Amino acid sequence: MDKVLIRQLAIETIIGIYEWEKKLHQTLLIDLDMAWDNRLAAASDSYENALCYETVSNRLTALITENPIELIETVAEMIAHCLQDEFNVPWVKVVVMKPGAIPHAVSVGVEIERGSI
Ligand SMILES: Nc1nc2c(c(=O)[nH]1)N=C([C@H](O)[C@@H](O)CO)CN2
Repeated sequence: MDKVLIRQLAIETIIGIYEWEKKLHQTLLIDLDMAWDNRLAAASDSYENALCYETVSNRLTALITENPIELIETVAEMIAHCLQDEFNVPWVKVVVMKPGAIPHAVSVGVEIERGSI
């Protein structure tokens, strides 16, 4: 399966369940595996046929910073819906990590897969 990948996309936003978390920005790190047939883009060497990782990154950053969110699960679902609905990605794996969220762990996170090939 061909994929387009994004690793460690950093999004600073208001995220968390506690009152103190609603008053500051925290960084989320996003990894994306997006199923995409890359053969057409390669054969034509045409951007038109590519899934643009820059456009995707910009859109997801805008989406996730629009409103405060409590759970990283919600972030993952929002991202999966957006990629399927707006970018026609047939299958996606989304990993959302929240570094420094708890003491004694470097990071915590969730992973979801949505769609089918
Ligand atoms: N499964 C989850 N557990 C927790 C979340 C979350 O988003 N998903 N969030 C918190 C707090 O916001 C935490 O990050 C603050 O340290 C706790 N558990």
